[in-house]
Order: sequence, then C-alpha cells, then structure tokens
Amino acid sequence: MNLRTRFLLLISALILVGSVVAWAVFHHVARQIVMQWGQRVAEIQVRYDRARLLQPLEREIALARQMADSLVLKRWARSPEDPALEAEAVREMENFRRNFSSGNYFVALRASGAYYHNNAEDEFAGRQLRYHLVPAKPADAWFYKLIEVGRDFHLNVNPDAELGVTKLWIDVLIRDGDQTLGVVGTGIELSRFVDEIVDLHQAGVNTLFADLSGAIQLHRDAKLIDFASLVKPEGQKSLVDQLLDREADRIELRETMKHLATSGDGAPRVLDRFVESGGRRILLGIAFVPEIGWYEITLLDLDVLMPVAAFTPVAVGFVLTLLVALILVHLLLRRLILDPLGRLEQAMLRVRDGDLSPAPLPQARGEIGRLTQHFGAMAGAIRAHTAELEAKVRERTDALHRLARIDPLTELTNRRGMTEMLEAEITRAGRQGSRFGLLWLDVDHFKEINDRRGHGAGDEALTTLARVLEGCLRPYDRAARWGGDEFLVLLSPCDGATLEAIAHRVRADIEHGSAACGETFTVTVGACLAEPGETLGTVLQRADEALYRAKEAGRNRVVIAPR
Ligand SMILES: Nc1nc2c(ncn2[C@@H]2O[C@H](COP(=O)(O)OP(=O)(O)OP(=O)(O)O)[C@@H](O)[C@H]2O)c(=O)[nH]1
Repeated sequence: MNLRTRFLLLISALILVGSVVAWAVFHHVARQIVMQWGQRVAEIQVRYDRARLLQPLEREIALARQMADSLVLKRWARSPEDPALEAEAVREMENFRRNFSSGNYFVALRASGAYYHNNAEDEFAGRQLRYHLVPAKPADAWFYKLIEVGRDFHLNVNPDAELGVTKLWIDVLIRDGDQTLGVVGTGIELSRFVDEIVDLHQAGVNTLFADLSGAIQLHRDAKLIDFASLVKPEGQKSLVDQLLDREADRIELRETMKHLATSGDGAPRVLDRFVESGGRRILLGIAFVPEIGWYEITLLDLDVLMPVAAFTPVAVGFVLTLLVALILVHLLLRRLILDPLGRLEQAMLRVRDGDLSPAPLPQARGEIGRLTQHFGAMAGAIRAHTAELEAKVRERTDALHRLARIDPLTELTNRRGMTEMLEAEITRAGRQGSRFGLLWLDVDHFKEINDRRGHGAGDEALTTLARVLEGCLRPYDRAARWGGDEFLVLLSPCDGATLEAIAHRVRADIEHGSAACGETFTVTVGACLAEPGETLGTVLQRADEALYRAKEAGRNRVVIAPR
C-alpha cells in the first residue's frame, strides 16, 4: 500500500473517529446544558406558577376570612331564626359579594343547615337562602367534613349540583370560641381559573396543583382533577402518583412532598428531579404553597422544550469544520510531501532504468527539499561518472580497434587494417572513377638473415624496412606489413608514372636504408595500378603476379603489372 493510500485511509479514519467523538462529546455537553437549563427553568416556572395562583386567590381568601370574622354574621349564626339578624346578615353578605372578584358568596350555617348564596348576576336577590344542607346527602358531605376536620381555611374543588357549576371553593369556618357556627366563602369558576393559571398552552410544560394528600386539584385535563377530595375516601382519589410510571419515583415524590410541607420555614423551596412519566424522562419541579396548603408541581419535557436536535447545527458545523480541516491537512500533505515524493520517485525510477538525462525535480522545502537536492546531486554525480566511464570505454575501444590493426613488431598497419583500407579505397575509386597504386614488397632471401644472424636480427631488419618505408612515402600513402617479410603500400591518388616512380624509389631507399640494421638487404616489388571497378581480389592478384615475375626475374627489382 503506497503512502498516498495510507494517508487517505488515515485521514478517513481520523475524520470518522473525530466525528464520532465530536458527536458523543457534543451530545453529552448539550444534554448537560439542557438539564441544567431545565432545572433553572423548572424552579422559575414553579415560583412563577405559585405566584400566579396566589395573586388572585390571596385577596379572595383574605375577604373570605374577613367575612368569617364578621360580627354581624356571627351574631346571626348564633340565632339564625331571628329575621332581623338575618336581614342584617344578608345585607352584610351582599356587601361582601360586591367585593369578591368572583361576585359570589355562600354562607352555610351549622345550626340550621341553611345555605345562602348569590352570584355575580345578583340572580338570587331577595332569595339568598337557596336550600338546606342535609347530613345524609352526599352532595352536602363537604360541609360536614369541613366542620369535622376543623381547619380554619380550605380550598375545595367541587361541583355544586344545586347550582350546576364546578368551582374552586374558598371555605372559611365561622368560629365562635371553640364552636364552629358555619362556613363562608366564595367560588371561583374553575374553567377560567384553569385557563389562566394551569393551561399555559406551552408544549412541554404541564402545571398542576395537588393538596396535602396528593390529590390533583388543578390540572388542564379536567378528568384528572380530584373533585371533592375532602369527602372522598382514600383509594378513590385522583392522585399525582398516577402521573409517574415508576414506583421508585412515586415514593421519592411522596417523601419530597412530606419534606416540603414540614420544613415550611423561610423562603419557599423548590425541589426538582427527573422522573418517568408517560414513557418519557420528565423534569419534575415541586414547591409547597403553605398559604393554601397545596403543592405546585411543574412537569417539564426537556426533549420538547429544548430538543438536543436544536443543537444539531452546532454539531454539524463542528463536524464540517473538522472535515474541512482534515481535508486541508490532506491537501497540504499532498502538496508538501506526497506530490514531491511522487515526482522524486519518478526521477529515481528513470535513473534506475538507465535514463540519466536530467529529470524535472520537485520544488520542495525542508526535509523533502534537502532529499531532492541530495538526489539531484547524486544523479548528477552518476551522470558525470557514467559519461567519464563511457568516454574511457570509447577511448579503450578505439585503442583496441587500432591495436587490432597494427603489427606489433613494425608498428605498421597489419593485414586486417590494410584489407579494410584497400576495401575503402576500392569503393572510393569505384565511386569517384579514380585509380590507386599498390606495391607488394618481399624481402629477398630473408630466411638467410634469420638463419645466419638469428630471428632477432630478422625482426630488426623488418623494423628497419618499416622505418625506411615510412620515410620515403608521401604523407597520404599507406604502408602495411602483409605478413612475414611481405609488405604492401597503397598509393592514392596515383597514376602509372607515379606508381613506377614510387616503386623504384621505395626499392632503392630500402636497399640503401637497410644497412641501418647491420645487414644490407633488398626487396623485390610487384606493382599494379588499380582501375575503377576492380575488386580487391584482382588487384591483389595482379600485384602478386607482378611480384612473382620480379622474383623470377632475379629479385631486387620492380615489375609493374600490365593493365
Ligand atoms: N625474424 C623473423 N623471421 C620471419 C618472420 N616472419 C617470417 N619469417 C621468416 O621469413 C622467412 C621468409 O622466407 P621466404 O619468403 O619463404 O623466403 P626468402 O628467404 O625470403 O626467399 P625469397 O623470398 O624467395 O627471396 C621464413 O624463414 C620465415 O620463417 C618474423 O616476424 N621475424
């Protein structure tokens, strides 16, 4: 696997791992942020809902308490049969009615069971006594239960069958020392209250109120409201527990409720915890409202309020940035390392394959740049060294070529060299229509020199002959040792007269020059003038025949071959 592929795989792996890690970190951080944010929101929401509930109720409760403390009402409650006291009490009731924001009131007397009521429309003017409560009647059980429980103040969500309305009733006991004379209060229409306080029309937020027993008092889903909790036996109530999926959450909620209700000193406390509700993980915020003896509970579905998906653009942005950064790193690696290395490798392969011509080398800096420089220098050295070797080989080849055509003894051209020269001359003569002359020399009685004075003296005689030949020839004539004591001389250009003149001069010069070796000897010369178109064989044959005839004629002479 080459470096480029490995880098590509490495970068891909980095992108993959980086993205997965980034996504995991993002998800964890986003979840933490949402959870912390949710806890703050839950606390704020609980305080806000608590304040919104109390704000309209507090005034009504205070008025109801005032009404319960009214001396007029108390006096009448002690003697309900007195018409004058009743008339005065009804006037007092009507005064309170005008002050209640709901515009209605009720007064129920313990002694007579008389129930007085008038509404905002003043519908029951003059007939405020609506009916009489009966202990055995389930619809009236609330009244007797209130007296039995004996709490000064109570909030009761209860449908009033006689009046045909469901209201949030503010019930306050009329006390006379230890005695309870009756109950007064006002009813706030539940649907309006639920709309204003509980039904926030905000997805993911669910607000509800529950009484001390955990019975749901206010909820946007009316089916969940536990109407007339006061008179309901345990086990039939609509409790907050039903909102939670797990038993552990229910137990914990109950403990929290108990804790909040008993530690009611100081600023109202808000506790929150995550619970399972409707198969979802919900943040539950809870506070106790001591003023009314209820719990305010807010359920926040954080996945709806602030879905982690809302952070997706951040994650996508991060992953894209990572991707772009890695691609840039890859491009930079390619530009700075991979591409220069690739070009360097190409240059190396050319050198390996014997192509020593200068190859374009990558422009690079740093380590790759130095590597390239060193390779360039190395390639240059190889190129120079190879050129030097090639020159030497050429030189040696030329020398060998020369040596192969030189007679080692006389240092004249040997038979092979002369043959090549003759062939070239024949070609030239044929091409140009020119003539050339050929002399064939043979030392007379050479064998005798060898025999008489030894082989070394014979060699010396041959060497002397060669030097004489070189001295007496024209610069452009060529002499060669043909073999043994025989020599050839190529005369070019040449004509008959020149041939004859040089042949005689050669013979004479050798005769005179031979003495230099301590032995005077002569040569016989056969000469011929080669015509254009003649072959090497016929030229040699004619010269040889001329030599033969000259030998026959007595040696030490020149015979010119006839044309
Ligand atoms: N010293 C010496 N002798 C050589 C060399 N090459 C050939 N010879 C001798 O040269 C002699 C040539 O003899 P021939 O040409 O046959 O006879 P010749 O004695 O010259 O007689 P003619 O040519 O008939 O006058 C032989 O005895 C060879 O041994 C050489 O390189 N050195």
